[in-house]
Amino acid sequence: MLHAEDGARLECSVAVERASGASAGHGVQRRVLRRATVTLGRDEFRELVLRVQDVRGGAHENFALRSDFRLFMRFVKDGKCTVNFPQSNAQVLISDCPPDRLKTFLKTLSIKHEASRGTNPVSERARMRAGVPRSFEIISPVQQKDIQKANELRSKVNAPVQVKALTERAVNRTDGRQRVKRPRADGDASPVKALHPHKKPVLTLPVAQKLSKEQMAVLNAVLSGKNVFFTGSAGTGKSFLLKRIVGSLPPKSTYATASTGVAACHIGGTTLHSFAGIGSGSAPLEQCLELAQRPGVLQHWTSCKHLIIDEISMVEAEFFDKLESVARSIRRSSEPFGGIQLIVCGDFLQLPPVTKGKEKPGFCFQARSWRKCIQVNMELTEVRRQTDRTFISLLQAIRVGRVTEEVSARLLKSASNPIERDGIVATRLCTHKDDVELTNENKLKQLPGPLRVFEALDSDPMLVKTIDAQSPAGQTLQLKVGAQVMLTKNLDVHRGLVNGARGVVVDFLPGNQGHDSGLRGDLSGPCV
Ligand SMILES: Nc1ncnc2c1ncn2[C@@H]1O[C@H](COP(=O)(O)OP(=O)(O)OP(=O)(O)O)[C@@H](O)[C@H]1O
Repeated sequence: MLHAEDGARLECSVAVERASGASAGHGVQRRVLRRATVTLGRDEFRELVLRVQDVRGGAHENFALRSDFRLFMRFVKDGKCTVNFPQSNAQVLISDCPPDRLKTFLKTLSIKHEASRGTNPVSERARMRAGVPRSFEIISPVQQKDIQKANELRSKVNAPVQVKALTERAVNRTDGRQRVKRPRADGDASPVKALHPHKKPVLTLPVAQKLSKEQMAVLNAVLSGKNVFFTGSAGTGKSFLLKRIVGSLPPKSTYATASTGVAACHIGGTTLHSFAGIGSGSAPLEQCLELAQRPGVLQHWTSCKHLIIDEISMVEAEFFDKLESVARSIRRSSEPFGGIQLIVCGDFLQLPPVTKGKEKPGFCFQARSWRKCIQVNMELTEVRRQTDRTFISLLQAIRVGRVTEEVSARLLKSASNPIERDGIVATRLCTHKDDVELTNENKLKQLPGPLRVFEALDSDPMLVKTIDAQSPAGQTLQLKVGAQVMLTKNLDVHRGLVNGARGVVVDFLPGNQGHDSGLRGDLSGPCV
């Protein structure tokens, strides 16, 4: 069972629009509430009502949720939705709402609305006659019986229409005209029906996968506004929890980032570098501030209230300190990180920061500003990825560098296990570039079919040497159908085309037809 608070109340931005004339064409009055509560409840006649009120109090507005209201839910994952009330020529536009809360709220609304269909609405006349004092009661939590009732009513709507019988009746008319009576398109109007005109899906209890106790403790610390760092070994659900955290915070002021493109892609965010816009951060502070004030970047810094950073172990200490200074300067605040709430996650026993040259990278927890920025440190201890206890303890031993002979023997035994998905084989990690090249050459030679060679076209011949030295991709690229490939650049994080994304060549197409079609990838669906 859900708690009423979970499904019946939202905190978000609201705009209430009313058509000022009898028809919608006569101009619109708009009232904007930057922080509002939207509550689902029942009035004195037990009818469903949506109540909108400024969080600071003041007058509220009630909207009756009768059968003609419409829900527009296309942008729910961005924390937005519109409820349209044709009878009163009004609509309530909800925005900047934590997406997970909005989903639960709308599910509660759908179930309660469906379950109360069939009860006749009380007319305005009857309301006035009754003389009952106005009241508003927050909706009770969704229960199994609500869902059952809603689904029973839905199954009636889903039942096939007896068109044949009607047709026969029409044919038997005495006037001989073939008029077939059709079921009325608006006969059983329902907002949910409008979204699914053919068949309504079965409603279920709005319960997402449950967080463990320790995951819940982290979420609560985040929701209380604290700057949190949480860690845990591989598979303890750090990214899973981060996604839940992203869904629980207001989208306009929340930025989900990670140190690498692949990690950013997992939580539906961007890289920390692209959020910050200060390049590698190695330039002097003045220069970084200039970079951070460019249009498009400045807005990140000024609108951000909650900054999420995944895979923090790969963020370098000096870069973190630079970000912290930039945040304070740009936001003109002396608070740590300019008052931005930090939600930081990662495992310092996994990958370290990448640095150029020979200097030893500093871990983020060694940054000068780390201690003043992070208020709470938490650890997830329960591994959720595997249930095989032996394998888990083996991984834990490697994590802390205790690789005994027994551990090595067990690992070597698994070396020949086949690992493949959609033709993409497991990535082999090497310690040196030469080994990488040798392995790739050998694998390519083993493949049948002709070899295709692609030469890079460099517009500035003077810079070719530098580009070749800096770029992870060489001047020539040799491929065959069946070759395993990996992207070495973040092309489009949202589509999964990130540094490290894997694929396999399935075909070569001539000219510009080749764009986006010749590779199969494992991160962005069947074709990239
Ligand atoms: N509360 C939960 N309920 C159900 N499944 C969960 C839960 N928490 C985590 N998982 C699952 O456990 C697996 C590992 O989670 P996740 O990838 O978030 O771990 P991680 O700590 O980020 O790992 P890594 O450090 O390797 O990136 C995933 O398949 C995830 O869906």
